[in-house]
Amino acid sequence: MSSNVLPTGRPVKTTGLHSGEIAPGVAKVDPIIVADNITRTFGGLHAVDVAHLEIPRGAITALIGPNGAGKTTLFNLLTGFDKPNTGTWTFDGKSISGMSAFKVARLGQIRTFQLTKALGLLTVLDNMKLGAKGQRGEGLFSSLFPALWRKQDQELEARAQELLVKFKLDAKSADYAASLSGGQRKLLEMARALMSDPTLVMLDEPMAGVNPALTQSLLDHILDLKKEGMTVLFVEHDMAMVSHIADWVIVMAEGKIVAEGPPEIVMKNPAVIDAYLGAHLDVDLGVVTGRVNEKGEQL
Ligand SMILES: Nc1ncnc2c1ncn2[C@@H]1O[C@H](COP(=O)(O)OP(=O)(O)OP(=O)(O)O)[C@@H](O)[C@H]1O
Repeated sequence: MSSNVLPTGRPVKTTGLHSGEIAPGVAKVDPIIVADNITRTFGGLHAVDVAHLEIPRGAITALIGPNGAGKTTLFNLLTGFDKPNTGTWTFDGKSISGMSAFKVARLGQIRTFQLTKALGLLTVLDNMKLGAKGQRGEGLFSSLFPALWRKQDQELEARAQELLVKFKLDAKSADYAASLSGGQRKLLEMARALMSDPTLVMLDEPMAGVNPALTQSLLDHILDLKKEGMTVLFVEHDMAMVSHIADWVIVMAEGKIVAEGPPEIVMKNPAVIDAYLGAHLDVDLGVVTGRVNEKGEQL
C-alpha cells in the first residue's frame, strides 16, 4: 500500500488548491490548464459551454456529471481530438488551443479513452512501445543509422517491461492485447500512457467495465501517479471512487460547469445529488445551468 494512505485506508487528500470563494470557474493556486469560453455545438446542441475552467496541478481532479453532460467532448477538445467552435486554453502556461492531438501528447498531456484503444493485433509489449514519444527511428536522419534506434529500442523495451511489472501485466507481455480482459486493457492503457513521461494524465472512465478484483489496483495506480508528481484529471460515474481518491471535483451538466470544490463539499451540493441520485430536491439542474428559473420556467 502506498505511503500516501492514512491508517484508516483513506488516501491523503491534497488541499489548498483554489484561491478565493469556491464557485464554478474558481481560480487555482497553481493551475496546469486554464480554459476560457470553450464552446462546442453539434447542430443545435450545446455539448460544451464552459466560461472559465482551471485544473489544479499535482492533484487528482474528477470531472463528473450525468450522461450527455459534455465531459468526453470537453476531454476531446482539451486533448486536440476535436475542435471547438470558440475557446482558448493553455497547458503548463503554453497556448495549445486548436493544437493537434499528436502535438498535445508530445507536450506531456496524455489521455486514455472510455473504450480502450489497445491495438488488439499487437502484443502487449508492442502496445507499450507505441506509447513512447520522440522515437529516434521516426526521423529520416536517425533511421539511416540503425545503431541509434536499436539502442533506443532496448531502452524502450526495458522501460516497458518495468511498467508491465508494476501493472502486473509482465506475464502477458508477449500476448496479443486482444486476449486481455477489459480491466487488464484499462491497466495497459494507463501503463502505455506512462511510457511518454506525461505531466498530465487524463483518464476517461478508468473504472468502467473493470471487475472488482482489479478495482483496488487501478485506484492505487491513480494515486501513485499523483505521488510521482503527475496531475490527474479523470471522468468517472462511480461516486464512491470519486470521493475516495479525488482532491477536487468538477461537475458538468448540459455542457456547463455547475459546481466544483473538494469532494466532501461538492457531494453535498443538492444539484449534484439531484444529478446522480434523482432525489426530489428543490434545486433543478436547469436552475444551475440557467436553462430554467426557480419556478421551472424556461429562460
Ligand atoms: N460527434 C457527435 N455528434 C453529435 N452529437 C454529439 C457528438 N459527440 C457528442 N455529442 C452529444 O454531445 C453531448 C455531450 O456528449 P458527451 O459524450 O461529451 O457527454 P458525457 O458527459 O461524456 O456523457 P457520458 O457520461 O454518457 O459519456 C451529448 O448530447 C451527445 O449526444
